[in-house]
Amino acid sequence: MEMAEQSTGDTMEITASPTNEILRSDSADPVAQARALELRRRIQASGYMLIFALAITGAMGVIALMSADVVLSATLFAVAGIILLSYVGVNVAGPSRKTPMLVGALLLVLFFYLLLSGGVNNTGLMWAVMLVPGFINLYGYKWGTVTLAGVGATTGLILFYPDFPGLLAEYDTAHRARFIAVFGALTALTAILDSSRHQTQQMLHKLTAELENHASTDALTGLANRREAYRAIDEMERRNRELAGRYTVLIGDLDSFKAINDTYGHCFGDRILQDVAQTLQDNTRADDVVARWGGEEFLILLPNTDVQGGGILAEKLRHKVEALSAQYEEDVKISISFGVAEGGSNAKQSGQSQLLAEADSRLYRAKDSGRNQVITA
Ligand SMILES: Nc1nc2c(ncn2[C@@H]2O[C@H](COP(=O)(O)OP(=O)(O)OP(=O)(O)O)[C@@H](O)[C@H]2O)c(=O)[nH]1
Repeated sequence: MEMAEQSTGDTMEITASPTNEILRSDSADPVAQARALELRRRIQASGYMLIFALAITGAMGVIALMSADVVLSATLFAVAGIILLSYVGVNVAGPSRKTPMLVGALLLVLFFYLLLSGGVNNTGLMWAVMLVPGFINLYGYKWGTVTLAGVGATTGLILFYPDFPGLLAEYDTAHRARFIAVFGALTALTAILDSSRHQTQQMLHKLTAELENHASTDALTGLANRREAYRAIDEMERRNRELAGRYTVLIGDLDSFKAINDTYGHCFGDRILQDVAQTLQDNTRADDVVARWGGEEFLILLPNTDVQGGGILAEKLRHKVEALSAQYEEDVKISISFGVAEGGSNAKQSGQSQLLAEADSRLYRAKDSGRNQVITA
């Protein structure tokens, strides 16, 4: 297990997760996908910044060489070499959550060197403006602003402390004061822009999660809907193909529900559907998927279960649903019929539609044989 940083846009939350899990966007959860995308964006930004820093340092090295400033040119080429090695290292090792940290540290070292030495033609201070979009991009607006405030304060100290040790460059007072003002304003503006981008992104995450929830949930019962049930069966089929496992599907249909609706009204029918849904949910395991398959039909997907196990559960559920009748003032008789079929490597049929057709035909045999029963073969 590796400590993973879950990017939330402005902070990096540290949680335990398998290596690079957060970087994968093949998760079905759209919010996880968006987070993985955000982290990938930051890692990508780190790569661009390394290329940019390499180009600037190399170009300054060449200019220093042409001006016969051998020490400055050698230092800049050495820094360019380190940046190049980091870039190659990052690409060879693959994307890592530590990349933004490494790039940030390199940029800081480069900047403070340029600030103190003056760089080429005393332009060292100017490069600080590049740190602003860079750090906000790398660390998000909160930690980016905190880091930039630290950089600004340290730079201010170096510039205004009388005879700061190591400061070889000479910047006039107006230049220093303008720098502090521009750096502060640029940091504030970039942070505000990134914070509104972050808020929009958070809103999109929330809306996406809500939409995903609406698209996969049945409004009346709160169970998974038919679309979600299909997705769950597909997923189960895929997993069982890999693991050569087995699973079972129950299709349950309330008996003579039309008569209940006709006698007691649609609202009462809805209440029964909700209570049956709750009963099915309460009497199955957390791994099982209980879905509303259609009007008064339910589908239950049981992982790692054979048809005998599925039959036993269906019997238990049938009893529980029957027992619901006693809880209403109305003299109503509720019952459910089940068709049970096994999928996976041992199954006779192959494919989702055949499995469902088998469960369905058994359900209809249960109906034809008098209802309120379970058929498994
Ligand atoms: N109250 C309510 N009724 C629904 C809902 N969805 C489907 N129904 C009703 O469920 C009834 C199903 O009737 P049928 O398909 O004839 O089946 P049945 O009366 O249960 O008879 P068997 O299945 O043969 O036992 C219909 O009257 C539908 O209107 C719903 O969301 N709420």
